[in-house]
Amino acid sequence: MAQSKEERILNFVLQNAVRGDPQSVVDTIDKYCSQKEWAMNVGAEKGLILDKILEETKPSVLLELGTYCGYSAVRIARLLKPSARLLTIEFNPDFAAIARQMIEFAGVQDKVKILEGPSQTIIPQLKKKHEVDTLDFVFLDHWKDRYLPDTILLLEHGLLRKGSVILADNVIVPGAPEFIKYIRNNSRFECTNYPSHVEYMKVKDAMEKAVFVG
Ligand SMILES: Nc1ncc2ncn(CCCCCNC(=O)c3cc(-c4ccc(F)cc4)cc(O)c3O)c2n1
Ligand SMILES: [Mg+2]
Repeated sequence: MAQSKEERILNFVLQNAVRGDPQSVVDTIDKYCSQKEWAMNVGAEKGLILDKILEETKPSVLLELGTYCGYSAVRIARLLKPSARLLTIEFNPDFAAIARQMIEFAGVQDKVKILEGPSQTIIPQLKKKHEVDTLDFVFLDHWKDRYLPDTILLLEHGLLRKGSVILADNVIVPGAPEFIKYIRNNSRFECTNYPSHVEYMKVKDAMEKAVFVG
């Protein structure tokens, strides 16, 4: 069976990165995807914005929507304190399998749990099935037209608390206009825009941070 792009990315990491070293996994994926095959990882430029916001927030309970190959899960987990936990939702079982191997190779499997399924099904289960009280940090990187409905789901299920941080990738390309319109006009959120570029390209993109004020 012909290999998928995601399998080629994983194999390049297994052959070129250092097992147990999350930074080398992140750098190796960026090397492959900038030189050989583009892929929708958050990348190094937007990754530095993500890093800085994580270091400011120091979150203990995190949720990521859209795991893909696990690049941002590894990038996030490498900065978390030992007791912190990242739940990451991926609906594509092939991507979830790639991400699981990526996360284990990086050695961050104790901090990361992949939840397979669509976000709209899993978010309502977080409190009872996954023992979440509230979320300190949410990274939106899945279907762009799910950013708004899933943010509303998080609110409806009492998963945000005063100070919870939502960080959204791709608010310019591919774009999430309904999410941006809603979140910037909702007085319960304080928003900050972080201009950047689409991963591995010169095309302008941005991330948006929205802090829930309660
Ligand atoms: N509901 C639910 N629940 C759970 C889920 N798990 C996965 N999904 C579906 C996720 C589908 C992929 C989402 N990501 C992107 O589409 C994306 C695209 C670009 C991009 C593309 C072409 C260009 F020319 C330029 C930029 C760049 C990015 O950084 C992106 O993140 C789920 N959905
Ligand atoms: Mg993205």
